[in-house]
Amino acid sequence: MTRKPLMAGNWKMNLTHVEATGLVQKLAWTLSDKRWDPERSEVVVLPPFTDLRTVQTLVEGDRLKIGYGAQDVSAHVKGAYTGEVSVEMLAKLNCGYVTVGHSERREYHHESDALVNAKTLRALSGGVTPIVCVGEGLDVRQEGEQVPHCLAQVRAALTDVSPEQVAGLVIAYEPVWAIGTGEVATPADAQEVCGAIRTLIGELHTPEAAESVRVLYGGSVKSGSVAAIMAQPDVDGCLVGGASLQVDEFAAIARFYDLPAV
Ligand SMILES: O=C(CO)COP(=O)(O)O
Repeated sequence: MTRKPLMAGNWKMNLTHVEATGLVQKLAWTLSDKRWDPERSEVVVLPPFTDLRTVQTLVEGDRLKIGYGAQDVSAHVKGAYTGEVSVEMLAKLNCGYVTVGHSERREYHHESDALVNAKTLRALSGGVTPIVCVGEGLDVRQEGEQVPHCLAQVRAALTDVSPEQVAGLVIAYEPVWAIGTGEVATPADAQEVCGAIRTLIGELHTPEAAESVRVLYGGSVKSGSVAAIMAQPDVDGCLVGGASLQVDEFAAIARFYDLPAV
């Protein structure tokens, strides 16, 4: 079974809906100018909630071959939860994906493993594919405990998720020390944890789920580092932060298959 590489751009809290229009139009133009092949990589943008309607209008109106999604979803269905956004609201905007458990949400909003699990289940129940984020901080890495740390996060996030659902979802390994620091993990670092995640899925769920689940790497990915990371057998794509706001960089990352793996 071949897993289609996924390049997802997490815009974080950047770009008004006016700026989003410019970026998406320029991205679409650049991808087509550079002859990006949508069969060889799936490209997704993850804008702030306030940009989603705008991005939907552009993607659907111009039949762009890129996908889009959100950066968070409520664990609740609907009702008196001020500031929250439900999976039904995302599904109505045709969002394909939503990140859950990003380290910035875990750190700044105190999201627990249990909440990440509840959000994962809620996203799945609403038909939006979760991109479940895990990753260790610098202290854990320095102790050499990154694999057990990340596997515990995966295990917790996927509690009560069926093997069929696991097969379709996306897990992103994002070491906290590599996010926004310019310090990208080595390809071997990325492979170590991404491979361990796939092995765990095989043990917890089914061999088919392990074969199908896509495992991404995230943390300071740039066009100069993406090809070597993508050459690793268990890395199926990248979750890109800062570089996804630079059209030429992100378009080059989308075309990682044409870049030298140095
Ligand atoms: O957190 C990230 C994507 O979700 C990674 O961000 P950077 O690519 O800016 O390091």
